[in-house]
Amino acid sequence: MESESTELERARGIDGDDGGSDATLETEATIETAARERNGPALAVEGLSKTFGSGDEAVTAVEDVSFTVESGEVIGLLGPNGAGKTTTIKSILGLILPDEGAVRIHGIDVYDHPRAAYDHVDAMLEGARNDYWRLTVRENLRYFAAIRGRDPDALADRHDELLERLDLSDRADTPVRELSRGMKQKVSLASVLAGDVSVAFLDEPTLGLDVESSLTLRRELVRLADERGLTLVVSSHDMDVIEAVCDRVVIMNEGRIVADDTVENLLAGFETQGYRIAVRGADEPILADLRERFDVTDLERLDDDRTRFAVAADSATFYRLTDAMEAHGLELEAVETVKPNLEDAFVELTGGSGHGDGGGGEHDGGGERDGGGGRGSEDGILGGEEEARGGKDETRGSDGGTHGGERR
Ligand SMILES: Nc1ncnc2c1ncn2[C@@H]1O[C@H](COP(=O)(O)OP(=O)(O)OP(=O)(O)O)[C@@H](O)[C@H]1O
Repeated sequence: MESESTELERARGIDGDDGGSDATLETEATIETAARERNGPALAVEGLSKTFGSGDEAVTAVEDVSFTVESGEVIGLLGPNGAGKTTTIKSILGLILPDEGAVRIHGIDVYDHPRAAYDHVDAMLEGARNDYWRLTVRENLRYFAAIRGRDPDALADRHDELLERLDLSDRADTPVRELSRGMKQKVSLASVLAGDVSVAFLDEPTLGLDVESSLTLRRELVRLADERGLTLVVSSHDMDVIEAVCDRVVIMNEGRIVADDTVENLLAGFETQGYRIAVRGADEPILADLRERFDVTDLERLDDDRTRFAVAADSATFYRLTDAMEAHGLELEAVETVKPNLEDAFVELTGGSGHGDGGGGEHDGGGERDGGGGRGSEDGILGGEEEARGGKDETRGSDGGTHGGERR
């Protein structure tokens, strides 16, 4: 089996084995210049479909998925487990060959011209090995710039700036293996951005970070997008991160896009909102009646007489609730409106099946990067040492169709 990272590097032409003759390079450069001049979106996905297996075993992972991302835009790609996010991202990155559809980066078809298309793209994928732990932080940045074909010396100032922004400057000369998990996560991000790419895919970028580091990273991602026109596709189970960082979210469910809108619009389109209510005089039978008739949660006895609860209700329902409370002789002590958040919108749009990338064990594994997982040792391109970039799931890598690599 060939590792996914090998495939990606090959798609990018990093191994120098994709026919990169001078003539080809010239053509690719021309393609890129022409495409950029057209000023199209940074990323365009059109009609992407992928079914794994066949017959009774067939699983349609992605069905007719289309979306675009403009330069400098930050979008969140969300969905419950199995929604098709990974398949979509891997198809965009050339790690999976879709059955149908087209992907263009800065107007360049990724399957027709992988070298030119992927020249300015990088990814921090879940569970992937993004850093060499034996190298220092700065050496990692230089290394990843070099394997993208950039001159690390020419990018030295840029690297300094990245380290500064991510609060890593004082660790620049520390081997990555000596850093905390949160810092390693920041180094991974810095490494992805070290080659001065214009489009980056970030899976759980704040995973393992303490609150302060997470806030720094959110702020810097937004700044990088604003100031440098960096285009980001972010996947995270943490809706606060998505809300803080993303201009827009694309929500997938069962292989299809169920929402593609700004966070603001998604929340505005939400009819149901919530209230937090405190009342006096509610006994158990009254509370049972309210619970039966309304969507009451978080019920809490404050003392013998006072009760607080939350209720999901649009305004009409809220008035019915107040009528019911009055009929029960309850005294309304306090009412507070609870605004719907992205989490609420997500649950409603995806049928409440819980969000994807669900943190937990799967991701914890991603933190144990040193010590050579399967992919790194197979890879070879990155020195066969301890880490290599790649996709998240070796088992999927064995899928014949996925890695056929028969790109045109
Ligand atoms: N190589 C494969 N072979 C068979 N089925 C697959 C393969 N890869 C993905 N699938 C299936 O395709 C569907 C979409 O999976 P995908 O990993 O893209 O979803 P996801 O949204 O990334 O989920 P998660 O959040 O769990 O990673 C799932 O039903 C999954 O089991």
